[in-house]
Amino acid sequence: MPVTLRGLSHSFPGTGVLFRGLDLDLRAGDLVALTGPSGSGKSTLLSLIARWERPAAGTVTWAGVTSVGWVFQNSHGVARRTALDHVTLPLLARGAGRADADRHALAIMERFGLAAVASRPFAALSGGEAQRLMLARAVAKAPSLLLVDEPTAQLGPTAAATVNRVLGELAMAETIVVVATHDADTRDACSRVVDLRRVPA
Ligand SMILES: Nc1ncnc2c1ncn2[C@@H]1O[C@H](COP(=O)(O)OP(=O)(O)OP(=O)(O)O)[C@@H](O)[C@H]1O
Repeated sequence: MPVTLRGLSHSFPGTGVLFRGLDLDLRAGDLVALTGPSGSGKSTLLSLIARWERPAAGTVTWAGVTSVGWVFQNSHGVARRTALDHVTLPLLARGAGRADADRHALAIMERFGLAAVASRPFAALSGGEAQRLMLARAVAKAPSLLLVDEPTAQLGPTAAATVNRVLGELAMAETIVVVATHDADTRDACSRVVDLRRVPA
């Protein structure tokens, strides 16, 4: 299930060219970091890959992509629902029975170091726990394409370290994962790096 970018260029009024002639091949199983200075176009490139935004020039082609997931900088959850509910819900939506969904959700949460907080309400989670829960929920959704925007930007160093520790776990056989980041540790958790400062502008 590849995503293919060819000759991609983009600008907004007032930004000048953010990137020009970008070619990129993304395959299922990839865990790709997008790096570059603030304003270099990392979030914009995520939107282009998601086909939310149309490129000024070039093409974004999807082959077999059926679902797209996003994890944003800010964690959004339902305050009174348990952490476990947040991961179980997408499994129920995909057709699992309640017991299977809970079991599978707990297994995912264990991978993300969240088993101990599974029964805690979302509102009682720390920033790092909530951000890891968003990643665990995204894994439960098993999208074809998962876009993650600055997962450690709002976190202190300890919480960021725990998020970076589990980011490598995001690589999934059936999913392309693209992570926009400033954080060198997040970059190092990914298996490929696309540095927008090196794309000729
Ligand atoms: N919808 C828009 N209209 C006009 N300008 C925009 C729009 N979206 C982004 N920009 C501008 O495009 C440039 C790239 O923004 P983008 O958010 O993609 O950069 P980034 O590399 O993700 O930055 P940061 O690391 O600070 O999040 C910025 O100058 C931004 O102000």
